[in-house]
Amino acid sequence: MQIEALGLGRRYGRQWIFRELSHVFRPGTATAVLGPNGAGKSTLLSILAGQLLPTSGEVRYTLGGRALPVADVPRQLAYCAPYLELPEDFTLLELLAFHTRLKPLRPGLTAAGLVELMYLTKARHQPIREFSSGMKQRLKLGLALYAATPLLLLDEPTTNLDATGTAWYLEHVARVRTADRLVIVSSNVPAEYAFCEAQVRITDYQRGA
Ligand SMILES: Nc1ncnc2c1ncn2[C@@H]1O[C@H](COP(=O)(O)OP(=O)(O)OP(=O)(O)O)[C@@H](O)[C@H]1O
Repeated sequence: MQIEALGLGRRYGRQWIFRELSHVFRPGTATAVLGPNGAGKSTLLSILAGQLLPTSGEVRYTLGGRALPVADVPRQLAYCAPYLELPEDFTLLELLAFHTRLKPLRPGLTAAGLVELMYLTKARHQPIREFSSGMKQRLKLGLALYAATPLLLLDEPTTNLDATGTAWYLEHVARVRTADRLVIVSSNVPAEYAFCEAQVRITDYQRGA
């Protein structure tokens, strides 16, 4: 998947969050979207995900050499973000059965295999509401990382993770990269985006905004 951002701007009321943001997110690369709290990282990710309209500019998607309409982006997307909720009444295995019908896992990986990769085997019959915040984050990450999608968006991926959890994230984000999968990480924590080859600094698009 390739995404071209062309002169993107987003305004809330009279306030421009960023303006004239242009960048080509190339297939196979990992790009860090950087900026302090409130800079507009999540806003940019929502626009790239096709979930929020820009106030100005446009986003073009290409998959397998063909233009992809924005309406088809959700199917190609795995998204992990602090504001995306998990269905708390499901047990882990129920959630996986439901989720993987919509977002199949990478070929060869079963739900039971993913549970093991996430170190959540003991919790497989437990409702999600009983999970700790770190367990929930590992689950959200596991679902996104191991979905068979050419676009992976990770908003502040180490939220609620301890040092072991962060090491787990770094190991697995490296494992799931492929030649055409596009990875975009929004962050202001160097440890979670050090592997990214490219960077977009939102503050570069705020002068005069
Ligand atoms: N629905 C909304 N209505 C009005 N303002 C909004 C809305 N969503 C976001 N904003 C504002 O847009 C700005 C950017 O928010 P955003 O969440 O994109 O920043 P961020 O860089 O992801 O922040 P953080 O690092 O704190 O998560 C903030 O000033 C926020 O208050």
